[in-house]
Amino acid sequence: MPDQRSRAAAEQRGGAPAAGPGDTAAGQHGHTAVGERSGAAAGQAGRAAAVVLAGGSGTRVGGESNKVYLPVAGRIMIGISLNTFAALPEIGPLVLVVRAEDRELAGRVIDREVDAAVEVVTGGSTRQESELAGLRQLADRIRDEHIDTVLIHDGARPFAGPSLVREVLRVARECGGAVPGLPRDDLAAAGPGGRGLAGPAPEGLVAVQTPQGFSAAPLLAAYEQAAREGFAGTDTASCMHRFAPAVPIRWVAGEARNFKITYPHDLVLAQEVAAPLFGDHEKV
Ligand SMILES: C[C@](O)(CO)[C@H](O)COP(=O)(O)O
Repeated sequence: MPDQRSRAAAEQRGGAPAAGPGDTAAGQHGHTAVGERSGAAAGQAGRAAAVVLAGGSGTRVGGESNKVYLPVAGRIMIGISLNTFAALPEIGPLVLVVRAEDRELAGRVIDREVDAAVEVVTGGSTRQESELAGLRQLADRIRDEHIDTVLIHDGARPFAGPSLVREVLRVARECGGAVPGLPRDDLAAAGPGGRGLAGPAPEGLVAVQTPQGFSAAPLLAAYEQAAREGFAGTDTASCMHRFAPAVPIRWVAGEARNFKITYPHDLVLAQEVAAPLFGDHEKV
């Protein structure tokens, strides 16, 4: 249940006040995060927003429910992802996009595990629609320029480091768009059953990651136009390429630990990465 603390935290973060009785558009959950926010650069504090996506079914990992609510070393995956942004004073509003049926569960996880106010909105049936829902939640604050940059992140990438997030934000502010990527130099194959072995991966092949960061106003405009034209991209950059080609996008060095948890073996690796970070397994 939203309380005065989460309302104050949202205002402090440059966000909408926490939903009170009768507020229905976006749920607000979470805690204050006062102590960690004093180091923000003057004039930039909280002017960036983060949208974390958890609107898919997330069942390829093998569970019955959405993978982002699975425990990872005693924490819940989506809680870890949200706390990455909650810990950074540069990030103001923090939006989580969920499926309608996950709203209650998401609220419980946030109340229990996330150190900041989170605005929870319901997504759509595609990544594109969920990104748009997150951006629309921020639209007023983008239009009045309280938010200058938005980072969009996969909820299933819980291990993005603070330096990566900061670098994406810095480059997005500098040139308009920033996308993390890791060069791939392992062998590549095409075709079912390993037929059509292609040998070394083509030069320049990059594994794309998130968070992807963009100038807020052109980003919102691109997503609104994409919605009018029925476009569905694979990531934020694909939509920007198509509908905001004048906005330059620069690569940022991705991180090996920032892998996406998609299949059962990713979950095993995630437990190994998270165990030393969170120590015991008491929380869940
Ligand atoms: C954007 C992305 O993380 C790039 O690797 C990836 O495509 C997201 O996939 P999802 O299936 O939309 O989560």
